[in-house]
Amino acid sequence: MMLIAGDEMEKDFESKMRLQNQAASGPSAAAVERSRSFAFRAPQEQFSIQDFELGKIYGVGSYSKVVRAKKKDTGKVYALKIMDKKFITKEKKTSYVKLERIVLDQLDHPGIVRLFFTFQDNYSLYMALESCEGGELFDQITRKGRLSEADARFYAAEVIDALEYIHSVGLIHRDIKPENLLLTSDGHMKIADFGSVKPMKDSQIKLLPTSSNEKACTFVGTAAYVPPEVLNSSPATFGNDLWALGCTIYQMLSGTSPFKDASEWLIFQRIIARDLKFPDYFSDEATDLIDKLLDTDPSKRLGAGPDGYAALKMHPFFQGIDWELLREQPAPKLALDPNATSSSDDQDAPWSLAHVGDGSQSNSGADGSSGGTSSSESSSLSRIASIDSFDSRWRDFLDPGETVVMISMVKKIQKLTNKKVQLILTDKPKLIYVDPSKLILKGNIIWSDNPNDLSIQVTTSSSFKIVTPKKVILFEDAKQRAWQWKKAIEGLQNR
Ligand SMILES: Nc1ncnc2c1ncn2[C@@H]1O[C@H](COP(=O)(O)OP(=O)(O)OP(=O)(O)O)[C@@H](O)[C@H]1O
Repeated sequence: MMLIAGDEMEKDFESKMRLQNQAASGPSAAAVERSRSFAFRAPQEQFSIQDFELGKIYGVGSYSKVVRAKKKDTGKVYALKIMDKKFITKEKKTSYVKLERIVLDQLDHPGIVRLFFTFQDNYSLYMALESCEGGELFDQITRKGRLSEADARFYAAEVIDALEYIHSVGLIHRDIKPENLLLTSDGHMKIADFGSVKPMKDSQIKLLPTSSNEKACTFVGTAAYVPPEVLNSSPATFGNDLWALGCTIYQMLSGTSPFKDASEWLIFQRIIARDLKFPDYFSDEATDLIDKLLDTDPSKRLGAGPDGYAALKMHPFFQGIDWELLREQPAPKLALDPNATSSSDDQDAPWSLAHVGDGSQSNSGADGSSGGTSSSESSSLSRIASIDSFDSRWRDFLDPGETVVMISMVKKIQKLTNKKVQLILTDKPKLIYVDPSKLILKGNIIWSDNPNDLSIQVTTSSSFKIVTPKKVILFEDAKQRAWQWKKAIEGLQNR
């Protein structure tokens, strides 16, 4: 049986958990509290990917894919976060994965995405998360252009309610932004993505011995939402999240982040200079709230002072909010994806599983090796990516057996007009873009493994150029995945 680094990672994880338990069994009250349990609330199950019917892709992160998955026996729907073990090890993301797993396991709040269980196979780690069918707040802002103050107030209140809890257990999230604020089908907010979380010294959250140190000096977060003190290498504080909250409220009300600019460097200059302008249509209350959250002194930000969250919740912008009954209130109406197919079967359509996980469906050998499929030979990149092929909208653009490595809705920037296109990279390799509403092929970028004939230049975290001898095409990925596109294309050129 092939033993890959990811298995070592999981074993290492388990042995450290045991170590932690033993170390925690001393006489002090805190130790007793720690030793009482280190059984995960979300258990490590013996499931396999074949136990699930996979549906649409919810999203792609820098080291994972999140897919809608219905457990066949119970009919329960999860958001299955699938991480390729080899990729995680190669990209040195193990500490992020471990931290997210252990932190999510212990968090218990209606405003935080719940982790139900985990499992693994030879190639992948799987986290079964609470499914947020309403998608990202980011998409709501994009679809609506900007949100009304009433809607922004409600979402901001739900984020504050969850942030108060996160801070009360001694954690700083460090990546609050509209892409990480997910909505349930009834429109309520859940904070997701705990891979960048920073536990404070007195955090109530139990950790692995190395988790916090490994990441102590790492720059995390997203350029547009980073507070000025982080750019000056000051230690992380709860104020980091309050700054990001201010940026997020600004973005909800205006449609763009407050320090948006053409490059990361320019964004950082604007943050440091606090170059902040409020649109005329912001109410005085909204302007005042954002102004107080975007204080350059982290300890003076509203919510960080001696009155803590009470001061934030009492701000006039939140007048009329019933903080106790937030989750019982009707949430803002969701704007639906105009490009989504209307039928609900698309969400539940069973996928072929030949290329997912260890691909062993019914013909796997006793040693766990797969028989009959190409998955045992295929690269880990295409294995995890293959799940995209079954998003039925794009199936017509693929040959049988061809799988998608990366896919994004991007803007193709042209002189006169910008066009929204679905950019698709497959394992063939093939690089095409498709008109998402008419579902017709708009372009095929001729593939070459030679970077002189095909290269990708990242200009900012959200824009990149695909350069061939014949033409240069400029794309904008609003979700800031320019570097991921570069990596994916170069990964296939060097396969
Ligand atoms: N529980 C969930 N329900 C529905 N969609 C989800 C869920 N969790 C994540 N997603 C979607 O999947 C995308 C990728 O999530 P993931 O947590 O892997 O990456 P990320 O943290 O957003 O990206 P990165 O790791 O690069 O910061 C998210 O942006 C979101 O759109």
